[in-house]
Formats: sequence, structure tokens, C-alpha cells
Amino acid sequence: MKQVLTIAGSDSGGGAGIQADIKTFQELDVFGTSVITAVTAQNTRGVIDVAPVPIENIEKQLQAVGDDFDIAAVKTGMLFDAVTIRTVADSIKHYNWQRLVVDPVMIAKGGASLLKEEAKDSLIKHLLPLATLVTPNIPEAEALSGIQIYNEQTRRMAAEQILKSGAQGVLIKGGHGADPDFTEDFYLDQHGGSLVLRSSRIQTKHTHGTGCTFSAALAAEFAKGKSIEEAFLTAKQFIQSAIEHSLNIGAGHGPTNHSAYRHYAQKEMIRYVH
Ligand SMILES: Nc1ncnc2c1ncn2[C@@H]1O[C@H](COP(=O)(O)OP(=O)(O)O)[C@@H](O)[C@H]1O
Ligand SMILES: Cc1ncc(COP(=O)(O)O)c(N)n1
Repeated sequence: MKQVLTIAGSDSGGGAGIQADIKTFQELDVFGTSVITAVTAQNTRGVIDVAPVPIENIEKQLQAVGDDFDIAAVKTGMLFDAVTIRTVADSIKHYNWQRLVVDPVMIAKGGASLLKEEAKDSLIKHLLPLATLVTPNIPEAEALSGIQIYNEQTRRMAAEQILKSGAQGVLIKGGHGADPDFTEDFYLDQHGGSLVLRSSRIQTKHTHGTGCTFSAALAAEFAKGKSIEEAFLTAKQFIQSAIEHSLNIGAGHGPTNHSAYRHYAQKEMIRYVH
């Protein structure tokens, strides 16, 4: 079984972060390992507290995984501060981990900050150059590029700017897009290759952890040797069914349903735009 690593924050509410990643790995038949960077006290109503894990312990978690497992793909989520980003980037180089998906988690849907302001530059300088794929949502793509996204042209410009970091590819997720009927995810790589996947926008407030789940699905598929096109399509189908069959859990923004893909995935619901 392919072994995959997530380096992210813990979500006590179980819908995002490490918990979403491990559930997604399990559903997609890869063995999940984890390095926890921060522990959040969080539920569907919001983030109550964030406790960073001591950096010495993060280093030891990275070593424990790196010295024993044959890691086929890595995803990063909440990294919280610059020193954690440096430590993670050093380990990725040290263990020569390939197939890195960087989900540049910055702000939780409820507004809580999951990355210190000064850490953004560190992310661009130290982690993005190692990334196979970086997966910002629209506000994160705007923050990383300094470009406001309001149409296809500005979306492409932001993607091109992010690629200047040295990341091999960028995938700007469309959950925060303006179209009431569709969400569109846009991929662009260093060679000018691009792909847009469009799906119907599901009217729901239960989207806690969509980005985490989507990037974990991409990492799982990369670990199995899938191409970017194949991994993108599977991850999109995975998240589409997880949102469509989301669970009515908690009083706020509930989690998605990580087992929905197994039960209900409909391969025809997503379409390639180009
Ligand atoms: N209401 C929705 N209906 C269908 N797909 C959605 C919806 N909201 C988000 N998605 C999809 O979920 C994935 C995560 O996107 P997004 O919500 O933008 O990320 P994040 O959680 O990082 O903010 C993307 O593939 C996006 O298109
Ligand atoms: C520990 C942790 N990591 C990430 C997110 C972002 O969640 P989302 O995927 O909904 O943007 C979160 N709320 N908590």
C-alpha cells in the first residue's frame, strides 16, 4: 500500500485538517501518516483556540515518519508560522520526498487566522519551490500573487505570478467564485499546460474542510502514480460527492461526507472545459 504523509493542523471537529486528510487517504486506499503542526480547538461554529506544537516535537515527528516509511506523496495544510515552514521544507529536501501538494491554508472559513502574516513570504520562498502542485482558494491565490481575481484573465495572471515561485503547477480552487451555478477549478503548469474542471455548485453551508479534503485526494492519487489530469478528476469527483452528500452534523458549517465518493460518485457530473 502506498504511504502518504500529511503535515497539517488537527481539527477537533473532525471535518478539516489532519482528520479530513486521514479519512480521505483511507477512502482512496493509501496508508496515511501525519505530522501535526498545531492543535486547534474547533467545531462547526468556528475556531476557539490554536496551540502550536513545539518545533522540536514537529522535527521529531518528521524524523519518525521519514526514517521509517517509504513516503510516496506529501501534502501540507496549516503550517502556522515561518519556523514550521522552514523545518518542513528542510525535511522534504532531506528525505527527498517527491509529489508534494501544498495547500496554502491561511484563514479558516469562520475568519480565524491559521497562518501568521509574516509566514506568507516564507511559504513562497521555501516551500512553493518544492511543490508539485500548490492549491490556493481564490483569497489565498490573491494573497500569494498580489493580484485581485475577478475574471478568467485575472485568475490566469494570478496563477502565472504564483508559478514564479518555482512550483511546478498551481490549481486555483473555485469554491469562493462568484458564479451561483458552477464552481470552476483552474490548473496551470510551468509549461503553459492548463485544465479547467467545472461542476455544479451545491447550495449548502456544509463546506467545512473542502480544501483540505480536495488536496488530500490529490496527494493520494499522486502517490498511486496518477497523472495530474487523472488526480484532478478523481479529487474533483471526491469533493463533489462529499459536498453533495454532506452530513448534517453540528450547528454551524458542517463537515463534508468523506465516504460519499465510495457510495455515490457519479463520474459524469464533472466536465472538462478545456
Ligand atoms: N458549494 C460547492 N459546490 C461544489 N463544489 C464546491 C463548493 N464549494 C467548494 N467546492 C469545491 O471544493 C474544492 C475546494 O474549494 P474551496 O472551497 O475553494 O477551498 P477552501 O476550502 O480551501 O476554501 C474545490 O474543488 C471547489 O470547486
Ligand atoms: C486545522 C485546520 N486546517 C485547515 C482548515 C481550513 O479548512 P477549509 O478546508 O475549510 O478551508 C481548518 N479549518 N482547520
